[in-house]
Amino acid sequence: MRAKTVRAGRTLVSAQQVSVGYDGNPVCAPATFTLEPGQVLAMVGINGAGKSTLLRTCCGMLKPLDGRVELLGLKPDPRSATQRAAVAADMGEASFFPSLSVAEHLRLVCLGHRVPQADQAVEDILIDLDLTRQAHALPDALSSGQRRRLALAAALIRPRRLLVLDEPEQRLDHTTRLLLADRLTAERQAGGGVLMASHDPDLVAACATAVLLVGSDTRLMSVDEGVDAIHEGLS
Ligand SMILES: Nc1ncnc2c1ncn2[C@@H]1O[C@H](COP(=O)(O)OP(=O)(O)OP(=O)(O)O)[C@@H](O)[C@H]1O
Repeated sequence: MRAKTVRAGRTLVSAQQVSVGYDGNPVCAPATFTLEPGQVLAMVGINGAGKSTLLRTCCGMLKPLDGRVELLGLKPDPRSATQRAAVAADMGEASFFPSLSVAEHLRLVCLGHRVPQADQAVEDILIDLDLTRQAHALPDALSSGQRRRLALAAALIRPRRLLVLDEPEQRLDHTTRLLLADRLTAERQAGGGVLMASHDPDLVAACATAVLLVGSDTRLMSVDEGVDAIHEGLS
């Protein structure tokens, strides 16, 4: 699979002592990290550790309780045109138009993000994510794994500098997980950045460049340490 063109440049995400949570109550210890172009940062941690909350805060869907977070050098704001053009996010809760087919959803994304040669791009991503046979299917005729693949396809078909993925491995079969690992590796090799939460040690080992263990002692670690943390049940 081919990665979309991404411009080299400034820090994609910068978090300094960022505390995240709800109603003023932090859900984990503060996080400090940066994500540069060409890097894949995997957030790992047990259920309820705060990974999704941290991802949402990095995207501006939640305000930090304390500390500072910047996305592309700016305060995160999911409504900003700059952020929407640069950040492709799949937070695992995609919803679909009930009367648009798989291919029509992807064409709509291409239209919204001015993807050139959209028909070819749709054909390519359908092949990449093994959705060709479902191209004309409506969302309610898809399996849960096929819906996940459509959500991933919608993120991968559009131009971007940063991919934000919340447990992208969920509901994917083994072959598609391997393909996802290849795709994320290609993303960083092409100069893109990936910020993701994951429970999958194989995915983290295959494509991450660093790991953030999220929890009562949120801290950066190497990929090997992160994979061990998952196996040891810290994640
Ligand atoms: N909208 C919300 N309002 C209040 N508390 C919330 C909300 N969403 C999540 N939480 C709580 O915040 C904590 C962290 O949840 P979060 O979804 O960030 O964890 P996670 O690390 O992504 O977990 P998992 O691995 O299970 O997906 C949990 O205790 C959860 O119950």
